[in-house]
Amino acid sequence: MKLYNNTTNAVVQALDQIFGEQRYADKVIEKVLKQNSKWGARDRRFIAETTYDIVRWYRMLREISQAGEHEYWKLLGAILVLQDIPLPAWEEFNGVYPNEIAKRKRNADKVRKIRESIPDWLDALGEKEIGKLWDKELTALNEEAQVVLRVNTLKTSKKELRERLEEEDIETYSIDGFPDALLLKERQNVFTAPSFKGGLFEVQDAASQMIAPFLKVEPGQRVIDACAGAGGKTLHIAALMKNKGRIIGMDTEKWKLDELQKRARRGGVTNLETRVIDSSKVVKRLANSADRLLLDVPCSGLGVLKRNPDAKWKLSEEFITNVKELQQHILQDYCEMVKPGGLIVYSTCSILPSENQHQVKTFLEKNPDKYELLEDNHVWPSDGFDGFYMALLKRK
Ligand SMILES: C[S@@+](CC[C@H](N)C(=O)[O-])C[C@H]1O[C@@H](n2cnc3c(N)ncnc32)[C@H](O)[C@@H]1O
Repeated sequence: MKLYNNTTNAVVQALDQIFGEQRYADKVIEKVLKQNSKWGARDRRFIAETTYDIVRWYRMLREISQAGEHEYWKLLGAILVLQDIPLPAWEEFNGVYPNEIAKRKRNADKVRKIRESIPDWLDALGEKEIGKLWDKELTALNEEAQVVLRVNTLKTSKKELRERLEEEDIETYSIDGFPDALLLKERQNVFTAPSFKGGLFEVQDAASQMIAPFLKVEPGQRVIDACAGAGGKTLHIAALMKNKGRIIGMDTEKWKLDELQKRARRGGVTNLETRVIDSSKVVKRLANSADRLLLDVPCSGLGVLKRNPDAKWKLSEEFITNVKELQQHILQDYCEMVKPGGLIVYSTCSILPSENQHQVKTFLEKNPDKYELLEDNHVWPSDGFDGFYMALLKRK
Protein backbone atom coordinates (compact mmCIF):
# COMPACT_ATOMS: atom_id res chain seq x y z
CA MET A 1 0.00 0.00 0.00
CA LYS A 2 1.41 3.39 -1.01
CA LEU A 3 1.17 6.20 1.52
CA TYR A 4 0.47 9.76 0.46
CA ASN A 5 1.52 12.96 2.15
CA ASN A 6 -1.90 14.60 2.09
CA THR A 7 -3.85 11.66 3.52
CA THR A 8 -1.33 10.90 6.29
CA ASN A 9 -1.28 14.61 7.16
CA ALA A 10 -5.08 14.53 7.37
CA VAL A 11 -4.88 11.66 9.90
CA VAL A 12 -2.37 13.56 12.04
CA GLN A 13 -4.47 16.73 11.93
CA ALA A 14 -7.57 14.77 12.93
CA LEU A 15 -5.71 13.21 15.88
CA ASP A 16 -4.54 16.63 17.01
CA GLN A 17 -8.14 17.84 17.10
CA ILE A 18 -9.40 14.72 18.89
CA PHE A 19 -6.70 14.52 21.56
CA GLY A 20 -5.34 18.07 21.58
CA GLU A 21 -8.67 19.91 21.42
CA GLN A 22 -10.82 17.17 23.01
CA ARG A 23 -13.25 17.07 20.09
CA TYR A 24 -15.45 14.11 19.13
CA ALA A 25 -13.79 11.71 16.69
CA ASP A 26 -16.85 11.26 14.45
CA LYS A 27 -17.35 15.02 14.06
CA VAL A 28 -13.65 15.63 13.39
CA ILE A 29 -13.46 12.92 10.72
CA GLU A 30 -16.67 14.11 9.08
CA LYS A 31 -15.28 17.65 8.87
CA VAL A 32 -11.85 16.60 7.56
CA LEU A 33 -13.48 14.53 4.81
CA LYS A 34 -15.92 17.33 3.93
CA GLN A 35 -13.10 19.85 3.56
CA ASN A 36 -11.43 17.58 1.02
CA SER A 37 -14.30 16.46 -1.13
CA LYS A 38 -12.01 15.62 -4.07
CA TRP A 39 -10.51 12.61 -2.29
CA GLY A 40 -11.66 9.25 -3.66
CA ALA A 41 -13.38 6.50 -1.70
CA ARG A 42 -10.08 4.68 -0.95
CA ASP A 43 -8.40 7.76 0.51
CA ARG A 44 -11.44 8.59 2.60
CA ARG A 45 -11.56 5.06 3.95
CA PHE A 46 -7.83 5.18 4.78
CA ILE A 47 -8.24 8.45 6.71
CA ALA A 48 -11.36 7.40 8.61
CA GLU A 49 -10.22 3.87 9.44
CA THR A 50 -6.65 4.82 10.38
CA THR A 51 -7.81 7.68 12.62
CA TYR A 52 -10.38 5.45 14.35
CA ASP A 53 -7.81 2.65 14.78
CA ILE A 54 -5.34 5.02 16.39
CA VAL A 55 -8.02 6.41 18.72
CA ARG A 56 -9.06 2.85 19.63
CA TRP A 57 -5.52 1.63 20.27
CA TYR A 58 -4.14 4.92 21.65
CA ARG A 59 -2.75 3.61 24.94
CA MET A 60 -1.20 0.50 23.41
CA LEU A 61 0.31 2.52 20.54
CA ARG A 62 1.81 5.09 22.89
CA GLU A 63 3.38 2.27 24.87
CA ILE A 64 4.91 0.46 21.92
CA SER A 65 6.04 3.60 20.06
CA GLN A 66 7.13 5.45 23.22
CA ALA A 67 5.30 8.47 21.81
CA GLY A 68 4.94 11.46 24.08
CA GLU A 69 1.72 13.49 24.23
CA HIS A 70 0.89 14.98 20.80
CA GLU A 71 3.53 12.86 18.96
CA TYR A 72 0.95 11.67 16.45
CA TRP A 73 3.39 10.70 13.70
CA LYS A 74 4.87 8.10 16.06
CA LEU A 75 1.40 6.66 16.69
CA LEU A 76 0.71 6.57 12.96
CA GLY A 77 4.10 4.94 12.34
CA ALA A 78 3.39 2.29 14.97
CA ILE A 79 -0.03 1.33 13.60
CA LEU A 80 1.39 1.09 10.07
CA VAL A 81 4.15 -1.18 11.37
CA LEU A 82 1.53 -3.40 13.07
CA GLN A 83 -0.37 -3.54 9.78
CA ASP A 84 2.85 -4.55 7.93
CA ILE A 85 2.76 -1.41 5.81
CA PRO A 86 6.34 -0.35 4.95
CA LEU A 87 7.15 3.14 6.26
CA PRO A 88 8.33 5.63 3.62
CA ALA A 89 11.65 7.38 4.32
CA TRP A 90 9.97 10.58 5.48
CA GLU A 91 11.50 12.66 8.24
CA GLU A 92 8.15 12.53 10.08
CA PHE A 93 8.84 8.85 10.74
CA ASN A 94 12.29 9.46 12.21
CA GLY A 95 12.35 7.76 15.59
CA VAL A 96 9.93 5.02 14.55
CA TYR A 97 11.82 1.71 14.75
CA PRO A 98 9.86 -1.33 13.51
CA ASN A 99 11.94 -3.92 15.40
CA GLU A 100 11.61 -2.06 18.69
CA ILE A 101 7.88 -1.71 18.11
CA ALA A 102 7.46 -5.43 17.48
CA LYS A 103 9.43 -6.24 20.65
CA ARG A 104 7.44 -3.83 22.82
CA LYS A 105 4.19 -5.17 21.36
CA ARG A 106 5.04 -8.67 22.58
CA ASN A 107 5.46 -7.28 26.12
CA ALA A 108 2.34 -5.10 25.86
CA ASP A 109 0.30 -8.20 24.96
CA LYS A 110 0.97 -9.62 28.43
CA VAL A 111 -0.86 -6.81 30.26
CA ARG A 112 -4.63 -6.59 29.63
CA LYS A 113 -5.12 -2.85 30.12
CA ILE A 114 -2.31 -2.09 27.67
CA ARG A 115 -3.12 -4.87 25.19
CA GLU A 116 -6.79 -3.83 25.15
CA SER A 117 -5.88 -0.14 25.34
CA ILE A 118 -8.02 1.11 28.20
CA PRO A 119 -7.38 3.49 31.12
CA ASP A 120 -6.47 1.86 34.46
CA TRP A 121 -9.61 3.10 36.23
CA LEU A 122 -11.95 1.84 33.51
CA ASP A 123 -10.30 -1.57 33.36
CA ALA A 124 -10.68 -1.86 37.15
CA LEU A 125 -14.31 -0.71 37.01
CA GLY A 126 -15.23 -3.16 34.25
CA GLU A 127 -13.73 -6.07 36.19
CA LYS A 128 -15.36 -4.98 39.44
CA GLU A 129 -18.77 -4.74 37.80
CA ILE A 130 -18.92 -7.78 35.50
CA GLY A 131 -16.05 -9.94 36.80
CA LYS A 132 -14.91 -12.70 34.46
CA LEU A 133 -17.13 -11.48 31.60
CA TRP A 134 -15.02 -8.31 31.31
CA ASP A 135 -12.16 -10.02 29.43
CA LYS A 136 -14.41 -11.13 26.58
CA GLU A 137 -16.52 -7.97 26.44
CA LEU A 138 -13.47 -5.71 26.49
CA THR A 139 -12.03 -7.56 23.51
CA ALA A 140 -15.36 -7.29 21.68
CA LEU A 141 -15.55 -3.55 22.41
CA ASN A 142 -12.31 -3.08 20.46
CA GLU A 143 -13.82 -4.53 17.28
CA GLU A 144 -14.96 -2.23 14.52
CA ALA A 145 -18.72 -1.60 14.63
CA GLN A 146 -20.79 -2.99 11.76
CA VAL A 147 -23.13 -0.66 9.93
CA VAL A 148 -26.79 -1.64 10.26
CA LEU A 149 -29.77 0.01 8.59
CA ARG A 150 -33.36 0.00 9.83
CA VAL A 151 -35.90 -0.29 7.08
CA ASN A 152 -38.51 2.45 7.41
CA THR A 153 -41.63 0.31 7.12
CA LEU A 154 -43.76 3.46 6.87
CA LYS A 155 -42.37 3.87 3.36
CA THR A 156 -41.05 0.56 2.11
CA SER A 157 -40.46 -3.12 2.85
CA LYS A 158 -37.18 -4.90 3.50
CA LYS A 159 -37.34 -6.68 0.14
CA GLU A 160 -38.04 -3.49 -1.79
CA LEU A 161 -35.32 -1.55 0.03
CA ARG A 162 -32.71 -4.25 -0.59
CA GLU A 163 -33.43 -4.13 -4.30
CA ARG A 164 -33.38 -0.35 -4.35
CA LEU A 165 -30.05 -0.28 -2.45
CA GLU A 166 -28.55 -2.73 -4.91
CA GLU A 167 -29.41 -0.34 -7.73
CA GLU A 168 -27.52 2.30 -5.72
CA ASP A 169 -24.49 -0.03 -5.38
CA ILE A 170 -25.09 -0.73 -1.70
CA GLU A 171 -25.06 -4.43 -0.88
CA THR A 172 -26.80 -5.63 2.28
CA TYR A 173 -27.73 -8.79 4.19
CA SER A 174 -30.69 -9.63 6.40
CA ILE A 175 -29.87 -10.46 10.03
CA ASP A 176 -31.68 -13.40 11.67
CA GLY A 177 -33.94 -12.28 14.49
CA PHE A 178 -34.00 -8.60 13.47
CA PRO A 179 -37.05 -8.11 11.24
CA ASP A 180 -36.29 -4.55 10.09
CA ALA A 181 -32.47 -4.69 9.94
CA LEU A 182 -30.14 -4.80 6.96
CA LEU A 183 -26.38 -5.19 7.48
CA LEU A 184 -24.02 -3.41 5.08
CA LYS A 185 -21.70 -5.83 3.32
CA GLU A 186 -19.02 -3.18 3.14
CA ARG A 187 -18.56 0.01 5.17
CA GLN A 188 -19.58 2.92 2.95
CA ASN A 189 -21.22 6.32 3.20
CA VAL A 190 -24.95 5.70 2.89
CA PHE A 191 -26.05 9.23 3.77
CA THR A 192 -25.64 10.45 0.22
CA ALA A 193 -27.77 7.63 -1.24
CA PRO A 194 -31.08 8.77 -2.80
CA SER A 195 -32.92 6.09 -0.80
CA PHE A 196 -31.63 7.66 2.44
CA LYS A 197 -32.64 11.13 1.34
CA GLY A 198 -36.06 9.71 0.49
CA GLY A 199 -36.46 8.44 4.07
CA LEU A 200 -36.48 4.74 3.21
CA PHE A 201 -34.08 3.82 6.02
CA GLU A 202 -32.18 5.04 9.07
CA VAL A 203 -28.79 3.91 10.31
CA GLN A 204 -29.44 2.17 13.63
CA ASP A 205 -27.50 -0.62 15.30
CA ALA A 206 -29.25 -4.00 15.51
CA ALA A 207 -29.17 -4.02 19.34
CA SER A 208 -30.77 -0.57 19.41
CA GLN A 209 -33.50 -1.94 17.12
CA MET A 210 -34.56 -4.28 19.94
CA ILE A 211 -35.72 -1.47 22.24
CA ALA A 212 -38.90 -0.23 20.50
CA PRO A 213 -40.40 -3.75 20.06
CA PHE A 214 -39.53 -4.49 23.71
CA LEU A 215 -41.95 -1.69 24.69
CA LYS A 216 -44.79 -3.60 22.94
CA VAL A 217 -46.19 -0.48 21.28
CA GLU A 218 -49.34 -0.78 19.18
CA PRO A 219 -51.06 1.46 16.64
CA GLY A 220 -53.45 3.91 18.27
CA GLN A 221 -51.65 4.14 21.61
CA ARG A 222 -50.34 7.22 23.36
CA VAL A 223 -46.58 6.81 23.75
CA ILE A 224 -43.98 9.03 25.43
CA ASP A 225 -40.29 8.78 24.57
CA ALA A 226 -38.90 10.89 27.41
CA CYS A 227 -35.20 10.94 26.46
CA ALA A 228 -35.76 10.97 22.72
CA GLY A 229 -32.58 12.80 21.66
CA ALA A 230 -32.41 12.94 17.88
CA GLY A 231 -34.92 10.11 17.86
CA GLY A 232 -33.30 6.86 16.73
CA LYS A 233 -35.83 4.90 18.75
CA THR A 234 -38.72 7.39 18.42
CA LEU A 235 -38.77 6.88 14.66
CA HIS A 236 -38.79 3.13 15.13
CA ILE A 237 -41.72 3.45 17.56
CA ALA A 238 -43.60 5.54 14.97
CA ALA A 239 -43.07 2.85 12.35
CA LEU A 240 -44.32 0.10 14.69
CA MET A 241 -47.38 2.25 15.41
CA LYS A 242 -47.97 2.64 11.66
CA ASN A 243 -48.35 6.39 12.27
CA LYS A 244 -51.56 5.73 14.24
CA GLY A 245 -51.96 7.14 17.75
CA ARG A 246 -49.64 9.73 19.21
CA ILE A 247 -46.00 9.97 20.22
CA ILE A 248 -44.53 12.68 22.40
CA GLY A 249 -40.74 12.92 22.03
CA MET A 250 -39.12 14.77 24.92
CA ASP A 251 -35.59 15.82 25.77
CA THR A 252 -33.75 18.54 27.68
CA GLU A 253 -31.90 19.57 24.49
CA LYS A 254 -33.99 21.48 21.97
CA TRP A 255 -31.46 21.07 19.15
CA LYS A 256 -31.78 17.30 19.38
CA LEU A 257 -35.56 17.50 19.12
CA ASP A 258 -35.19 19.82 16.09
CA GLU A 259 -33.04 17.13 14.47
CA LEU A 260 -35.69 14.54 15.39
CA GLN A 261 -38.37 16.63 13.66
CA LYS A 262 -36.21 16.84 10.55
CA ARG A 263 -35.68 13.08 10.51
CA ALA A 264 -39.40 12.50 11.15
CA ARG A 265 -40.31 14.63 8.12
CA ARG A 266 -37.87 12.70 5.96
CA GLY A 267 -39.27 9.41 7.24
CA GLY A 268 -42.93 10.35 6.72
CA VAL A 269 -43.79 10.26 10.45
CA THR A 270 -47.03 12.18 11.06
CA ASN A 271 -47.99 11.33 14.66
CA LEU A 272 -45.07 12.96 16.51
CA GLU A 273 -45.05 15.98 18.78
CA THR A 274 -41.90 17.14 20.58
CA ARG A 275 -41.58 18.90 23.95
CA VAL A 276 -38.46 20.37 25.51
CA ILE A 277 -38.08 19.53 29.19
CA ASP A 278 -37.09 22.94 30.53
CA SER A 279 -38.73 22.51 33.94
CA SER A 280 -40.18 19.73 36.04
CA LYS A 281 -43.67 21.00 35.15
CA VAL A 282 -43.36 19.66 31.59
CA VAL A 283 -43.15 16.14 33.01
CA LYS A 284 -45.76 16.68 35.75
CA ARG A 285 -48.33 17.92 33.26
CA LEU A 286 -48.22 14.54 31.53
CA ALA A 287 -48.92 12.51 34.69
CA ASN A 288 -51.03 9.37 34.09
CA SER A 289 -51.31 10.08 30.37
CA ALA A 290 -49.35 7.43 28.47
CA ASP A 291 -49.96 3.79 27.56
CA ARG A 292 -46.25 3.31 26.99
CA LEU A 293 -43.17 5.17 28.21
CA LEU A 294 -39.60 4.80 26.98
CA LEU A 295 -36.79 5.95 29.27
CA ASP A 296 -33.68 5.59 27.10
CA VAL A 297 -31.61 7.33 29.74
CA PRO A 298 -28.24 9.11 29.46
CA CYS A 299 -25.47 6.65 30.40
CA SER A 300 -21.73 5.97 30.30
CA GLY A 301 -22.05 4.61 26.75
CA LEU A 302 -19.77 1.72 27.69
CA GLY A 303 -21.76 -0.61 25.45
CA VAL A 304 -21.03 1.40 22.32
CA LEU A 305 -17.25 1.82 22.47
CA LYS A 306 -17.04 -0.05 19.14
CA ARG A 307 -18.49 3.00 17.42
CA ASN A 308 -17.25 5.67 19.89
CA PRO A 309 -13.75 4.56 20.85
CA ASP A 310 -12.77 8.09 21.94
CA ALA A 311 -15.21 7.79 24.85
CA LYS A 312 -12.55 5.62 26.56
CA TRP A 313 -10.33 8.68 26.87
CA LYS A 314 -13.08 11.21 27.58
CA LEU A 315 -15.11 9.37 30.22
CA SER A 316 -14.36 9.87 33.91
CA GLU A 317 -15.42 8.21 37.16
CA GLU A 318 -17.05 11.49 38.17
CA PHE A 319 -19.17 11.54 35.00
CA ILE A 320 -20.36 7.98 35.63
CA THR A 321 -21.26 8.81 39.25
CA ASN A 322 -23.28 11.84 38.14
CA VAL A 323 -25.03 10.08 35.28
CA LYS A 324 -26.12 7.30 37.64
CA GLU A 325 -27.79 9.88 39.88
CA LEU A 326 -29.56 11.31 36.86
CA GLN A 327 -30.76 7.84 35.81
CA GLN A 328 -32.36 7.25 39.22
CA HIS A 329 -33.90 10.71 39.18
CA ILE A 330 -35.42 10.07 35.74
CA LEU A 331 -36.82 6.72 36.86
CA GLN A 332 -38.34 8.20 40.02
CA ASP A 333 -39.86 11.30 38.45
CA TYR A 334 -40.81 10.28 34.90
CA CYS A 335 -42.58 6.95 35.49
CA GLU A 336 -45.61 8.84 36.78
CA MET A 337 -46.32 9.80 33.16
CA VAL A 338 -47.57 6.29 32.42
CA LYS A 339 -51.17 5.34 33.24
CA PRO A 340 -51.87 2.57 35.77
CA GLY A 341 -51.59 -0.67 33.79
CA GLY A 342 -49.20 0.95 31.29
CA LEU A 343 -45.73 -0.31 30.38
CA ILE A 344 -42.32 1.34 30.75
CA VAL A 345 -38.96 0.43 29.21
CA TYR A 346 -35.81 1.57 30.99
CA SER A 347 -32.84 1.19 28.65
CA THR A 348 -29.14 2.09 28.45
CA CYS A 349 -26.27 1.48 26.08
CA SER A 350 -24.13 0.48 29.04
CA ILE A 351 -22.94 -2.94 30.21
CA LEU A 352 -22.45 -1.92 33.85
CA PRO A 353 -24.94 -3.52 36.29
CA SER A 354 -24.78 -0.33 38.40
CA GLU A 355 -26.42 1.58 35.52
CA ASN A 356 -28.75 -1.26 34.61
CA GLN A 357 -30.38 -3.90 36.81
CA HIS A 358 -29.16 -2.24 40.02
CA GLN A 359 -30.92 1.00 39.07
CA VAL A 360 -34.13 -0.91 38.39
CA LYS A 361 -33.82 -2.80 41.68
CA THR A 362 -33.31 0.43 43.66
CA PHE A 363 -36.31 1.98 41.93
CA LEU A 364 -38.56 -1.01 42.65
CA GLU A 365 -37.45 -1.16 46.27
CA LYS A 366 -38.48 2.47 46.69
CA ASN A 367 -41.86 1.90 44.97
CA PRO A 368 -42.85 -1.69 45.81
CA ASP A 369 -46.60 -1.13 45.52
CA LYS A 370 -46.58 0.89 42.32
CA TYR A 371 -44.36 -0.83 39.76
CA GLU A 372 -43.20 -4.35 38.92
CA LEU A 373 -40.51 -5.80 36.67
CA LEU A 374 -41.92 -8.01 33.91
CA GLU A 375 -38.64 -8.97 32.20
CA ASP A 376 -35.21 -7.65 31.35
CA ASN A 377 -32.59 -8.40 28.73
CA HIS A 378 -28.85 -7.84 28.32
CA VAL A 379 -27.31 -7.54 24.86
CA TRP A 380 -23.54 -7.96 25.10
CA PRO A 381 -20.97 -6.45 22.71
CA SER A 382 -19.64 -10.00 22.22
CA ASP A 383 -23.04 -10.89 20.67
CA GLY A 384 -21.79 -8.92 17.64
CA PHE A 385 -23.53 -5.56 17.93
CA ASP A 386 -23.67 -2.77 20.53
CA GLY A 387 -24.12 -3.53 24.22
CA PHE A 388 -27.57 -2.63 25.59
CA TYR A 389 -29.73 -3.26 28.63
CA MET A 390 -33.52 -3.10 28.64
CA ALA A 391 -36.03 -3.63 31.44
CA LEU A 392 -39.80 -3.85 30.92
CA LEU A 393 -41.74 -2.48 33.90
CA LYS A 394 -45.47 -2.25 34.56
CA ARG A 395 -47.27 0.38 36.55
CA LYS A 396 -49.71 -1.47 38.78
C1 LIG B 1 -29.16 7.76 25.34
S1 LIG B 1 -29.56 9.35 24.80
C2 LIG B 1 -31.02 9.11 23.88
C3 LIG B 1 -30.85 8.47 22.54
C4 LIG B 1 -32.14 8.40 21.75
N1 LIG B 1 -33.22 7.81 22.50
C5 LIG B 1 -31.95 7.64 20.45
O1 LIG B 1 -32.43 6.51 20.33
O2 LIG B 1 -31.35 8.19 19.54
C6 LIG B 1 -30.17 10.11 26.24
C7 LIG B 1 -30.84 11.44 26.02
O3 LIG B 1 -31.31 11.94 27.27
C8 LIG B 1 -31.27 13.34 27.22
N2 LIG B 1 -31.38 13.84 28.61
C9 LIG B 1 -30.41 14.22 29.47
N3 LIG B 1 -30.94 14.59 30.65
C10 LIG B 1 -32.29 14.43 30.53
C11 LIG B 1 -33.38 14.64 31.41
N4 LIG B 1 -33.21 15.08 32.63
N5 LIG B 1 -34.62 14.40 30.93
C12 LIG B 1 -34.81 13.94 29.68
N6 LIG B 1 -33.82 13.72 28.82
C13 LIG B 1 -32.57 13.96 29.24
C14 LIG B 1 -29.99 13.64 26.49
O4 LIG B 1 -30.01 14.94 25.92
C15 LIG B 1 -29.95 12.53 25.46
O5 LIG B 1 -30.48 12.97 24.24
